[in-house]
Amino acid sequence: MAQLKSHKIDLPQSDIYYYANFLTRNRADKLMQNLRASIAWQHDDIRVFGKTYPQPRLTALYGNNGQPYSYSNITMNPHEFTDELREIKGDIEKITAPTVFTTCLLNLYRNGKDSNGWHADDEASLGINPVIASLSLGEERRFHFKHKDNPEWKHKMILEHGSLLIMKGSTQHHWLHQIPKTSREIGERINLTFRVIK
Ligand SMILES: O=C(O)CCC(=O)C(=O)O
Ligand SMILES: [Fe+2]
Repeated sequence: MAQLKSHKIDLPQSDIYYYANFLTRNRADKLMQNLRASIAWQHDDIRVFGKTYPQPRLTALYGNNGQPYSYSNITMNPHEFTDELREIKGDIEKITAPTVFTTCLLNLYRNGKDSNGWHADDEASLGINPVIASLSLGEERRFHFKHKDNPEWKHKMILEHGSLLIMKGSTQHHWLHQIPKTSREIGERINLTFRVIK
């Protein structure tokens, strides 16, 4: 593999790293195509303040220990990892060692109207100080951080095709993140977040 450059995102009470060129262009293109066609994408409803809405993106859960994942009133049951997901997981674990992931939550943003609202990945099933590795494919999208207590602390970045973002340490304890909607005419983006679910 080519020499991997990482960039530490300089925010207090966090531990976040960005690898712009984690995948070669060619591999990222192929992975985008394959995952678009082969993943069992589902469209769930979410409940917000007692009302039901279609989630503003498609999702899928894959894993190797049968553990379901629950968030925002949704419980997802995992499909067994595909060979392709197992391979990419192995490549990410070369960076995150000794962390070995059990589960991958995939998101498909169909266009600029699809989004992922402010949240922290702080479910009890992820344990304290979870390591979350987030791979981006396809259309670039903006990614925002805001601190839970200090409204002056925020950060905006762009998640590029083939990039990897790693959030670990106390990041989920202190920070929220989102993928905002955009009015730009854009195509699809696939995001994979590898997690450890006990
Ligand atoms: O699409 C992204 O880059 C973020 C996804 C995310 O935050 C999540 O699935 O928890
Ligand atoms: Fe998240």
